[in-house]
This record gives sequence, structure tokens and C-alpha cells, in this order.
Amino acid sequence: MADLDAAWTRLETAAKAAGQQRIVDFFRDEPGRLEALTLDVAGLHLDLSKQAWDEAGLEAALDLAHAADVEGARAKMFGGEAINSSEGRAVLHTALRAPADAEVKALGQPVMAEVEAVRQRMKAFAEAVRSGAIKGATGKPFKAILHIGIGGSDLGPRLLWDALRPVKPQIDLRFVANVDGAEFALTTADMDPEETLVMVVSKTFTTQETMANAGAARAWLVEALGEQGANQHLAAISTALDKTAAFGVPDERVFGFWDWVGGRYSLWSSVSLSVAVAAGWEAFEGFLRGGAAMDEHFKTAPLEKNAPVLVALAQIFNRNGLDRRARSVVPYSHRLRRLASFLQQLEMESNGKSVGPDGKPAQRGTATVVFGDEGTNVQHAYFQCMHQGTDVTPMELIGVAKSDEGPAGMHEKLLSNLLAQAEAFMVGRSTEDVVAELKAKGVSDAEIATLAPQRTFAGDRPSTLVVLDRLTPETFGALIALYEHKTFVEGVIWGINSFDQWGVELGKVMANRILPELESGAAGDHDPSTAALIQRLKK
Ligand SMILES: O=P(O)(O)OC[C@H]1O[C@H](O)[C@H](O)[C@@H](O)[C@@H]1O
Repeated sequence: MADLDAAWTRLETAAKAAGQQRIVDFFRDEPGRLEALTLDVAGLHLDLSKQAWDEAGLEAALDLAHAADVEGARAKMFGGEAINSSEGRAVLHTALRAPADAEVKALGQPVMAEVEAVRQRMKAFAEAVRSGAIKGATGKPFKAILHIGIGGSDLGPRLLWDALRPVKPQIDLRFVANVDGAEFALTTADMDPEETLVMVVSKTFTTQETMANAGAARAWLVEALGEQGANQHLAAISTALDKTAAFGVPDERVFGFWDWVGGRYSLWSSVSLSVAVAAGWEAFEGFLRGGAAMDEHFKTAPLEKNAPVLVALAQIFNRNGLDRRARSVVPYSHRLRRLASFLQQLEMESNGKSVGPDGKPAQRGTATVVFGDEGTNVQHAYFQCMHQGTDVTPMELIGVAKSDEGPAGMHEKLLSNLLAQAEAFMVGRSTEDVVAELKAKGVSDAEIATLAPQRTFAGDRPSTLVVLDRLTPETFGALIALYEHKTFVEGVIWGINSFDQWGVELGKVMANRILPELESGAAGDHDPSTAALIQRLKK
């Protein structure tokens, strides 16, 4: 503990010192900077040299990781210990992408036989749906899948589908998440129940939104195909097998997973069966292989060359050392445009905690806000604030080195924007430079005095670049696993349990209380604002 406190203090001191200098100058003062802060892992190239740390800052961050015993925590996670202590569960999403012959135990019990058995059933199902061996009730093959789920049962598979989907897919995969009937109506309007397979995805099989949409989908099927027919169009993915049977899904159409897989870490499981069907099993297996490659790296690389550790430490340096309370993630890739939404759950649900597993307050600030969308689009939206706003927001910019998709010549334009933004964030543009340009254009001194400051860029805004060699199932898997392990390392250093989510409960309980009040009009005991709104909104 004393070591850890001292390591935190060293980090904070080092960050303060680094913050007095300009990032761009670190390159001048540290000849080995680029070499020390770039690495190639599992088809990803990472460049953390434009981050806010100097050599001493990086060293202090690595010391902090050692003092927090990241390596010990990592061994406990891979060893299947109950590191999700508030729920007494192991954390083994890594087993879902491990080879069948790996030796993995959850709380001492071997898991790989079960994992492999479900994988084989998923594979057989995916192939049978694709080949038409499994058909709908009227004998037609399935041309579409309606994937119903929310949170971890939605965000990961949606992103995975965007990443892997063929340009002209054999199977049209659609998603419904929200308990806003508009989403169901808009998504199903042009779907034919006779040719649609409905997959209900819920770890708990109790989530209000998913159960409401599942009921709606079932009714939509029953109307077209009758009770018996509807069942042939249903599949369920859950850890609650008793509940799937009660919903009417035949056993052979139920695909399980385990309580040692958190919802936001579940896209490696049967939760992504819809994608495995629609993109094909081979693509899904490639995704698993990519995740496993990152696991191997995370487990074995020394901390100073460990990609998830370095990305986590850059975040901690910014967040705790320099008090930067937001981070923006911008993939220069249309297929990865939903990455920030996925990371919002992964990082903010995992690490948005203020107390540790011992119930004591966290000593330092934990998860920050993460936001973002696809580049270049965001350059024409919020990047003004990133370049010239009063707060510095660290960025992660993600690119794909090679792509043959779409019209010729576009990819280079996309990449030029990615590189230009990262350079502009760091280097900025000096007032002298702006003044010289305005003078050369014949602008008057009076105008220059007001214009030049407005056209100056302070720069010195840190960013990390992640460049995928190509966007393949493997590199995409490696990217997601990178972020999972980054999130884990941060949780270890902040001293919190990254694997529970008590903070989502209160709102659910209160919604269940308000629902009958809206329906019947009899208002319960509420604060004046809520009571007035119930009066206004009730039926
Ligand atoms: O998969 P489900 O059990 O339906 O849960 C869906 C989601 O809802 C919950 O409220 C949790 O916050 C998420 O972690 C979870 O992914």
C-alpha cells in the first residue's frame, strides 16, 4: 500500500512536470522516443509517442503498474479466480476465444469442454441456416435474422457485424434494442416473417427492453405462422436456460454461456451467433483467433512493451496526472463507426465506480467519459472544440492501413486526414506563423491583432494512434481484446472491481415502480418534479 501511494505521488509529480513541456519537444530531447513508444501486435500498429508523457512520466506510469501488481491481477484473471468479488464470479471471456485444448478453470472447474461444445453447436447451426438445411415453418430458407438484445447483448454484435458484414450479405441481419416501439416498427416493416429467424439475446432473460421486443417479435411471427410455426423461427441465447424454455424456444435452438462472462465482454460467446450465421463461421472463428492473439501478448509481454498496459497507462497519465476527464475515440473507418458506443459500455460500465471491492472510497478519479464517432465526419462537427476549446481532450485515432473496398482513391484521402489531425493536435499552429501569413495577404495590423489569436492553434493535445494492417476478423478481434485488457488494467490500478454494474439497478427498480403509475394513473410517492411529470404523461 505504501509502495502504491508513493507510486501514485511519483506519477502525479512526473505528470505535472511533463505538462509544463510540449509533447513535440519530447521528440527533440528523447532520441529513442519513437522506438520506445511504438509497437506491433497481432496486426495492429500502436503509436503512443504523441502522448503527454515524457520519458520520466512513462517510467512513473510503469512503476505504478508494477506497484498495483497488474501482473498478479492478470494471473488471477486468467487463472479463473473470483476477481468479480461482489458477485463471487471468475472473469473468463478470454476462455471463449481460447483453443479447445487450452487448460482453463473457473473457480477451479475446467471450462473448455463446455465452451467447445457450445462452439460446435453454434458452428453446426450457422452452417445449417446458411445452407438452407434449417428452414422456416413454411419450408423457405431464412433470408434474414432479427437480433433482439440490449447493452452487452447488442453493442458488441452490432459492431462485429459492421466490421465483418459482406457488402452483399446472403443473410440480412438486423438489430432491435430499445423499448421504443418505433425501432421495432421501422426495423421489421420490410421483413417477411416467413423468411426471418428471430434471435432473442439476453444473459439474464429478464431485461425489460429485450423481453418487450421478444414478445412483440413472437406476436409478429404468430400472426403470420401460428403458434407452432413461430417456435420454428425462434432461437435464444442466454445463461438462464429455464427462462428460455418458458418463452417457447425449443432446446435445440437455445445456446448458452456462463456467469463468468460479463455482458459487455460477451460478444465472443453465443451472443454473437447471429453474426456467425450472417457472416459465416469462418469469419467468426477469425475474430476469436484475433482476440486470442491479443490475450497471448497481454499475458506474456513485459509491461513496457505491453499494448493494453500502455494504452491504459496513457489514459491514467491523462486522467489522474493531468486531470483530463474525457477522452475521444475516433475510428477513421466507417465499419468501426460504432466503436465509441461499444467502449462507452466496456469502459464506463466497467470502471465507472467510486468505491473499491472493500467498500472503501476510491483514492483517485476512475473512468472518464469516452465519446466519439467516425472520422472524417467528426472533423466537421466537434473537432473545432478538440483543436481550440479550453479543455484538452486526449484522443485515440484509429485507422486501417490497407483497404480495397469501394471507389479508388478514397482510402488515401481518409488516411491523410487521420495523420493530419494527429499531427495538428500535437504541433498546433503558432501565432507568428498566422501573423506572417496574414501579413503576406496584405491584412492590416489592426485586423491581424484580432484575427491572429483566433486562428492560432495551441496544439500539445495528446493522441494515440492505432493502425490495423487491414480490417480483418483477426485484427478486429485483436482490437476489441486490446480495449478489454486496457479496461481491466485501469480497474486494477484504480483499485476497483471492473466486472460488476450495481449502478444500473436503481433506475430499473424505479422504472418498474413508475410503469403501473403511468398505466393506472395512481401516482405514488415522488419528488415534486417527478410527480408532476407522471401526472402529465400518464395515459
Ligand atoms: O443480456 P442482458 O441480461 O439482457 O443484459 C443487458 C444489459 O443490461 C444490464 O442492465 C447491464 O447494465 C448490462 O451490462 C447488460 O449488458
